[in-house]
Amino acid sequence: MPELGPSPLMTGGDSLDVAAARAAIAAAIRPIDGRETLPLRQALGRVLAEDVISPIDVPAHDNSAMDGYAFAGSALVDGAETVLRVAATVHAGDVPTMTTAPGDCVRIMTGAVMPPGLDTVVPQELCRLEDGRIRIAPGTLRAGDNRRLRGEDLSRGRPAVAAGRRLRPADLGLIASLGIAEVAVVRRLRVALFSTGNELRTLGQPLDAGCIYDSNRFSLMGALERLDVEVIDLGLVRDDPEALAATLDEAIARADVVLTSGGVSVGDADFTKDLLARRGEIAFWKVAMRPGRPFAFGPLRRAEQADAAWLFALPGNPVAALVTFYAFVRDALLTLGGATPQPLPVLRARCTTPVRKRPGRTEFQRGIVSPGADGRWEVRLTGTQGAGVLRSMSEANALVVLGHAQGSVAAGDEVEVWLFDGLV
Ligand SMILES: Nc1nc2c(c(=O)[nH]1)N[C@H]1C(S)=C(S)[C@@H](COP(=O)(O)OP(=O)(O)OC[C@H]3O[C@@H](n4cnc5c(N)ncnc54)[C@H](O)[C@@H]3O)O[C@H]1N2
Ligand code: MOO
Ligand SMILES: [Mg+2]
Repeated sequence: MPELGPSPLMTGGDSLDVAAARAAIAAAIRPIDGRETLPLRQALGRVLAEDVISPIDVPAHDNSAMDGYAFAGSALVDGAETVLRVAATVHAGDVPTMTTAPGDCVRIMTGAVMPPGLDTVVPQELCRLEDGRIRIAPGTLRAGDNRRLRGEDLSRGRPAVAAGRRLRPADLGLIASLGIAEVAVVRRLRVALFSTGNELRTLGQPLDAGCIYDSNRFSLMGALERLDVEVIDLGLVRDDPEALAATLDEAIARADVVLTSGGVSVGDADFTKDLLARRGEIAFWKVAMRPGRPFAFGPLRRAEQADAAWLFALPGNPVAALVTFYAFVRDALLTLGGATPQPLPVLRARCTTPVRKRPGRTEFQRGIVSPGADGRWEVRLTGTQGAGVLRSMSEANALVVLGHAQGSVAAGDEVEVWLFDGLV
């Protein structure tokens, strides 16, 4: 069973700050074991389990970057026109073996291998062709121009893509350029997800009086799918200890991570935490943040297994659930899944909306970042910022993060912004 280290368990009125909560999670978790080999075509978004080492030089030959004429750069004369006779032609895919006499050049296409002894290419639009000769005006180019060198992209034996990389389109292309058809990736992290609450109804059900539709499962499922994890959707669970216990036990048995929303606060029907406490060393935190104050994290014992499933229990309020996901869960899932940490990009922007805030907690407001009239980043808040106002999150392209010690923000003040990237 993994140790949580010095217990961040909060029992009294104390709150943990956001940085301490993130640090406690990071200190507790380790990447999962297990890998699989996949055809390159199926590896987009997956985490590379070992470095890809280049078995070849890329490109394999010096070659032309332009359609034009190849020649020896030593033929260029300072301050004078260079005149060369076109002696042969090389297409991409040819293997030129010809030797070229001084004063000769070779018609060459982009990507064609440079003929022996030639190191410079003049693009056809920078010279004049007359009677089988080209004329290059003085000062047009220098020796070595428009030639791509063997191994300039990657040399043999060099790491091309490092383990821990979530493979992006350019990575797939780079690996393909090495002739590698399969890659070893970390197996997908399995995340079990359920929502709790008697008031919740699922899509397709009538909305009974006093009820709301379960939105958290959809936003969280989307957030999980962006991280390329395997989602085990355990649906809706009523605030009933037996139903919760059964779902929790199924989640623990099947998943590496259990992600819940609702029932972690202090209401009479907030049972989840007692059940959790009996199954692991769960820390119930009051995090000094808004939204997202109640949050639970820790290892859940698995019957007859040495390892544990990690629990992340998010608050029920829909914005709080997503904000705590991005503040704590996202980076943790990437780490558990073997990926090199990839926090949301942070930038500073001028806030055009005044914000009232008291020091002593971190606030995650939702905003829209865009370039201002002077070209510098600006951010404006997306209207009402209540923890249940999901529209504020849906319209946003960033979180405005007002730090623990920060007070109110006046219009025009600079603030920290976490930009939503392709994984949000
Ligand atoms: N006396 C106190 N009351 C509350 C505190 C507190 O510290 N003292 N904290 C408040 C904060 S902050 C939050 S956030 C909520 C968190 O409560 P729970 O995690 O126990 O969640 P619930 O009580 O089950 O639900 C809260 C709220 O969110 C709605 N909800 C829940 N699940 C979903 C879902 N899947 N889809 C859409 N909406 C959902 C639920 O109906 C409630 O309105 O506690 C505060 N109270
Ligand atoms: O987490 Mo609660 O949503 O701060 O209101
Ligand atoms: Mg509650």
